[in-house]
Amino acid sequence: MTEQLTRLRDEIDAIDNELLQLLNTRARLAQEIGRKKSGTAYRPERESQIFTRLKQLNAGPLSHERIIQLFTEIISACRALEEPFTVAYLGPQGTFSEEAVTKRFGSAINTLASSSIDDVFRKVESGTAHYGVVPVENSTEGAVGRTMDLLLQTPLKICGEIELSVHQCLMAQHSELTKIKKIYSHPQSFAQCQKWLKENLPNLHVMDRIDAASNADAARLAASDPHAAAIAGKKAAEVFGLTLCARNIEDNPNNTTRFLIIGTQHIAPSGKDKTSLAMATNNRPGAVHELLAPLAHHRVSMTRLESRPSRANLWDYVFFVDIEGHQEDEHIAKALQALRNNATFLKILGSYPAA
Ligand SMILES: C=C(O[C@@H]1C=C(C(=O)O)C=C[C@H]1O)C(=O)O
Repeated sequence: MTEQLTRLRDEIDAIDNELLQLLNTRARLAQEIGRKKSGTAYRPERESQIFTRLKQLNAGPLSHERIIQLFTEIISACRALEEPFTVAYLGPQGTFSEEAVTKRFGSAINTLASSSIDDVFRKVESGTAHYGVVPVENSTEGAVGRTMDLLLQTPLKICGEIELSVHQCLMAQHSELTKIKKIYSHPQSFAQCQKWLKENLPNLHVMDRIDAASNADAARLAASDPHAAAIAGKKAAEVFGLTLCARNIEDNPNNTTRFLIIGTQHIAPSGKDKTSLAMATNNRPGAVHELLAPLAHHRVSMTRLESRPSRANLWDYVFFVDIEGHQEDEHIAKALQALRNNATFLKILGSYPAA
């Protein structure tokens, strides 16, 4: 080893020693905060402010994304010293929902794979889990109806949102594509990877594509068959010990799924928040326009508007509206009061830091 290399490695060792001390000092401070504050350890508004500040300060060469990933793990470890908690998600293990959980909470938490979206809500409502993570919309597939219906009924609040780029990978026991005779995946994932399959595995017939209940299930099936591969997220390859044969094989690289964090906690303003509402009005001409007019009047930006059948009466609709701002912000509070006067029904689903 050259002298120069040794010197550089000595420098890294010295920095690691400093980092080690600083990390433990940070952890002790988090423990002290944990003893002094009342209520739960997890404060998404504070974590969001930390990330915003770090992104402003970061001069590279590490990307903003890497910095956020590293600090998510640091915060996760500090938080766990204050109070360990459990997050339920739409399972099985290895799904994109699990990837979303790790992206936001880091790995120092307990996770609980649940069999359905209903089951995630039930686990949080009964106190079996402190928070739940459920998909709410996908940039190509649209809204997840079951999540929206359950938001109407539940006493739980939306505590946060997570945006996840959905990257599909081809995985198998080995990386020899010529040995692959069949592919397992969820129908939606097959649909998202048509072009890649045609170009890279032209000899595989449509009949060799076998639908699975979830991507994670597809990976589980491929793990027991050397002639099979699966299309799933990279987390599934980790869970089932598979080799990644190809990454990012989706036709649309911007495919994103938005997840919601649900819980019992009221989230304080972070300075960059969203508020989600569900509303209904009379079924007459101009009613929706009138209903939403206070938002324009109070200069509130709407980031999402979605309608769902109300299930109570035929052709009655519930409108799901996301707005920029927190319900405690003055102009939002005024707009909400005006909306309440116009609507036949209004439920504030939660205010939380914008992703
Ligand atoms: C330390 C705190 O508790 C948790 C841990 C945080 C951290 O490690 O920085 C930030 C917010 C909380 O989720 C706090 O509330 O400040």
